[in-house]
Formats: sequence, C-alpha cells, structure tokens
Amino acid sequence: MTVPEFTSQSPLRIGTRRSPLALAQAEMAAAAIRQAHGLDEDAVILVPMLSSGDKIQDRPLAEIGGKALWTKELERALVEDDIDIAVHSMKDVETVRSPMFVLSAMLPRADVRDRLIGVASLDELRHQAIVGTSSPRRAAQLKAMRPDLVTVPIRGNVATRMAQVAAGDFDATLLAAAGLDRLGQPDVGTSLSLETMLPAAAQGAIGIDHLAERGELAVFLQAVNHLATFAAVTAERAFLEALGGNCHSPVAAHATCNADKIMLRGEILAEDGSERQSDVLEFAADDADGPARLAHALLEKSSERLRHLFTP
Ligand SMILES: NCc1[nH]cc(CCC(=O)O)c1CC(=O)O
Repeated sequence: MTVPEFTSQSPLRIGTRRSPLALAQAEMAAAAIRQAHGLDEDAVILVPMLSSGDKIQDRPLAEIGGKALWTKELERALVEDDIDIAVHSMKDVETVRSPMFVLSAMLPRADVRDRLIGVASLDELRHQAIVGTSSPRRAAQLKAMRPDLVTVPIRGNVATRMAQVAAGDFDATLLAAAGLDRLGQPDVGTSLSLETMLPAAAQGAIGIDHLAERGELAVFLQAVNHLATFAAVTAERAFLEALGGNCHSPVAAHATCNADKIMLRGEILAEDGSERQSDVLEFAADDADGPARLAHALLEKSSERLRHLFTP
C-alpha cells in the first residue's frame, strides 16, 4: 500500500460542516496534517458543506432524527468522492455506523468539561431559574442537583445560544468548554467539575473519518492520531453502545488512558433527574469488554424504571 502524496494540484480534501465551530475544528485537523507530513498550505483544503442538521434550526435534535443528521451529508460526500476525509466532533458521531466508514484518527482531546454561561455558579441560579438546553443529559444532571430548575430546548450554534442568554431569554445555558475554547472564547462561562457534571461520551474530541476501502488514508492519518484520546473516546463510545436505549437517553461518560490502563466513569440518569447512578471501572486498554461490564453494573444497581429507559 502506497501512502498518498498530496499536492496543490491534487490536494487532500477535508469535508466539514459550515458552522464556525466545525470550520475551526477542520482547520485544526488540516494544520495537524500539514505539519505532520510537511505539506504546503494548499495541499490540504477544506470543503465546507451544509448538513441537514444545520438546515433545521428550530426543533430539538432528538425530534428531527438525531446525531446522524450531522454526519449523513459528509458520508455522502465521502462515498461520491467529493472529499477524501471528514472531520467530526466525536460527540456527534453515532456509535453504530456502516462498516463503509472508519474513524482512523483523533486529535489530542481538549477540555472535556461543560461550561455554565449566564451565572457564575449553579448556586447563583435563582429558584426555578430557566436553563436553555436541549441535551437530555445536561437537563437531567441539572435537575438531579437542583430539582427546582426548569429546562427549555435551545438550538443553533454557539454564538446564537450565547446571544439568547445575553438577551435574557434564559437565565443560563451550558456549552462544551472545548467548543468555546476553539471559537476563541476561553473566558466565557464557568467550567463545571467532572464531579458536578460528567460530560457526554466523546465530548472535546475531534475525529477523522474516511472510506474503509481507502486503507492508505488510515496509514497516512496515523501521523496525527493521539493514541490516549483514541483509546479513551473508544471506551466511552463502547459504553454508550452497550447501554443500548436510544442516543438521546441521559448518559454521561469520561475515560482517561494511562499507559495500558483505562479508567472509565459512566453515569445514567432518569430524564427528570430523580435518579442518578454512577460507577467507575478500571480495565486493561486491550480489554474490549470493559465498557460493557461497566454498563451492566450500572443497569444492575438502577431501579426498574431507570433500567427501562435503556432496555425497554
Ligand atoms: N452537539 C453539538 C456539539 N458537538 C460538539 C460540541 C462541542 C465540541 C466538542 O464537544 O468537542 C457541541 C456544542 C456543545 O455541546 O456545546
């Protein structure tokens, strides 16, 4: 297998969504690839595309078809050879995908935490404050800590959401620290600790996708793959998959990978926050069943009602 040569005449084409965050992430991937392979600026180019998720801004993600909306358009472009690779927020990539595609590389993970925007701390939120979030995980975690809080759906890109809080539509919202940092807003909001708010599986990680049949790309991309991120995010996604249920169930997961050990924390919640179960498991990095063992242990200690959210 020959490793491909990319030049300004025949550049590596990177497909990306058009949102400011997606473009920033795709540019990070492009820069990492140019640097790792000593390529000129115009040997790696971005191909921005409109995803169906971006076209529909006024309804909750869960209602309009879920995570697949973000990746479908880029998958089509891969199949039609409009692009060579696609860059995704790993958080937005379905756990079960067609074997036609393979995620060969992940960039080093950023801050995995969520940030609270609008007030300095959860304690400062007034009684029955309104928090804009369409994430069942964030809503359930908030209500587990503060049952008086009211959550309302909010969509749109990061800038739109912050503008809605500034305009007083909500008392607060939550956004991933990684996204804010990448948009040049590291000082916006207060980061919540992992103990307060365990993030979504794969939050803060950027993945690179391509057609499985293009094995030469898998080899080429190893130069930008961050092994510890890849191992941790793979474990979190396996945990999510093992839980079953649907992808909008309130689930949180965070793993760290040190040497050959993975430490995985998982959490499942009732949608109204009335039950919250969390557990941690350490296992060898090559033990592919570790995440499923954690999932089963969590379901085991959950109430019948919570279990049914995942295994109806
Ligand atoms: N679902 C949207 C989405 N997908 C990835 C990120 C943030 C970046 C990341 O987690 O890597 C966001 C925005 C958010 O949750 O605030």
